[in-house]
Amino acid sequence: MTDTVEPIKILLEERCEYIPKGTKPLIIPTIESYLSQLPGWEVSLDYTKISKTFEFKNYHQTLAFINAVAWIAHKEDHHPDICFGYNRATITLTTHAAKGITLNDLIVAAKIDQLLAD
Ligand SMILES: C[C@H](O)[C@H](O)[C@H]1CNC2=NC(N)=NC(=O)C2=N1
Repeated sequence: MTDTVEPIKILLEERCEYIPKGTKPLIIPTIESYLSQLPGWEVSLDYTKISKTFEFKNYHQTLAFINAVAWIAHKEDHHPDICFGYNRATITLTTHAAKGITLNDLIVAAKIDQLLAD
């Protein structure tokens, strides 16, 4: 049996959904295809998480960004790991219940990128 190829969705139009334990993560070609919509996001070697580092002018701007990310996480009920310092923040996304990457990770990544869009 072959995996069904899902049509690629417009991430900013989607909302995160509850993922039951045991759900299959996205397959590699699907992840790669979505990542082409998400400049700067990198996938881990084992294809289980995506991450991106954002740079800022100072601590104040870094913290403002993190607070905005926290708001997206709250609204979507999907919560990235955030590692930050004075002028940078690294965001990492994975879906625990799927032990890999799901659409939820990509939706949150797209919404985070949108915070900094002109
Ligand atoms: C029930 C609730 O949706 C789940 O526990 C969510 C909460 N936030 C989450 N955040 C992330 N990054 N991965 C998850 O698998 C996850 N699960």
